Amino acid sequence: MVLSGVEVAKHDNKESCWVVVHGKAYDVTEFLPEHPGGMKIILKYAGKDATAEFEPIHPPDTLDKYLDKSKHLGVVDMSTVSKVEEEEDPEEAERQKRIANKPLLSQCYNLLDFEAVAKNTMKRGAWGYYSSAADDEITLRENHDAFHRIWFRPKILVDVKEVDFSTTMLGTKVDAPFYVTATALGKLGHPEGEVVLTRAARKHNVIQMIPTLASCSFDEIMDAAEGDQVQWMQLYVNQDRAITERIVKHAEKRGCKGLFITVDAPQLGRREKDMRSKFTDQGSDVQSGQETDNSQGAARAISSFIDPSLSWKDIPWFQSITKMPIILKGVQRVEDVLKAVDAGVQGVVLSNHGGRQLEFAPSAVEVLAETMPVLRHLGLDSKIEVFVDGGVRRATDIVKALCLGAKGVGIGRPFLYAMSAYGQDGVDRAMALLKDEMEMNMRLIGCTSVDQLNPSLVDTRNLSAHVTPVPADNLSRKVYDSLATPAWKEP
Ligand SMILES: Cc1cc2c(cc1C)[n+](S(=O)(=O)[O-])c1c(=O)[nH]c(=O)nc-1n2C[C@H](O)[C@H](O)[C@H](O)COP(=O)(O)O
Repeated sequence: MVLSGVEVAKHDNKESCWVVVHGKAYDVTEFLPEHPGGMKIILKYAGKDATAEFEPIHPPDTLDKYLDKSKHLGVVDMSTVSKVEEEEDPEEAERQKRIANKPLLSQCYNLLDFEAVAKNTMKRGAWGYYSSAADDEITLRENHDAFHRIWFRPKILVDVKEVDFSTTMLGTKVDAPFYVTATALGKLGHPEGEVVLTRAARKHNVIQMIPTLASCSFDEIMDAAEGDQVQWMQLYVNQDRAITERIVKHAEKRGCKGLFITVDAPQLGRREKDMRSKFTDQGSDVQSGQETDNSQGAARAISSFIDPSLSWKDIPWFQSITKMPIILKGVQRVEDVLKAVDAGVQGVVLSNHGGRQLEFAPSAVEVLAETMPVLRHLGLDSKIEVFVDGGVRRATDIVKALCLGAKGVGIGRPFLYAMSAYGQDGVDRAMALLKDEMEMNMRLIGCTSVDQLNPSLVDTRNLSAHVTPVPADNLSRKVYDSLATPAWKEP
């Protein structure tokens, strides 16, 4: 029996709340107080078609996975369903003009070009979510700036005719020492979402890390891989460990070759650009029925399941439920790298989550420079693979990280921006540009393979000098007379 929109429209309140998603009706009345994004955002679509709002934030199998079958009401005659009248976005017409006039893809010459185009063409909420970082975004900027405090010490007169920058990561041979790191909500940037990154990763034979909070379902992303394409799984640990166990075992069964447990987000950071967006124009908080702070944005809407009690004592449990290599993503000090070695995990990602978590967390490359000499001194550098991510925008950043001992480098926003601005072709070009830069930089530093990259090729003396310019001496500058009167008088 096909439901009519008139019938659905009668259930438009807290007492009886039905929504339509992908042409089917669902009774979400009992779910309302549990929705991570609060009640109000669902009530806005009560009795109506919620697909457009639902799609970018939730994997397609969300309702099948998390809503009891008894609440699945069946197919709806969509011709009779009322649409939510979205308020006219005054700047949408301007945005469409900017999209129509955006630069040709061939005019993008580096990763930051994609950022510039994405900033001009993405919807405000999507740009806000991707570009956002914590508090004043100082760590976000430090991630990129830190690389600029490292200088090369290149070798000359080396035969660099043949350069090969391929490498292995967790035993997988890859064509370049970078991977697509986990970034949530791919459909905010592109209607196809994370599978766009999957296809580009396959074309360039680099690894994709699948985010827990992807817009696409996990299986969609795995299914988009081809042949022996390798993918890793990024895990936010759920307070309900049974859900986590199910996700981990399924990932292993599907062939994931690495479990990256995110350890720097017991609570998601305060990302103010995201908070200003109107993703979750929401009502009461799912936990207590209180008014959720409206300024929580998408991050809050999707992350209340994350377990803040996660600790070192959980590592043996993970080792008991999977044979996948376990890597801790978001390690930020050498003492924890040593603990990770003791815990018997196979790797760490030195990372501050792209500056989206703790403000004034150090850049990954600075922690790397501190960590590797300690591991080498203790003879532990072959015991664990050390990756870094955050602020990587040039191949010189990648080469510096590898000189300091990183096994590989994760890249987040640049590939999101390339996807958002130019789709699959954008990500493809971004990866190709990085590979071109890699080849050139390897040649110019005097190396023909990544195993030749070593600390003697970089000068890090200034890396830990977080110099803040002395405040300008404004007053004396004002009165300073640069045309000094000569001591003697002209004859
Ligand atoms: C840009 C971005 C990063 C996210 C990200 C979403 C976006 C839009 N999300 S988040 O919503 O929860 O913060 C994740 C995530 O799902 N899980 C995770 O481990 N890291 C997440 N990260 C961090 C990411 O994995 C890298 O650490 C970070 O992107 C590296 O910095 P760059 O963006 O400068 O390359």
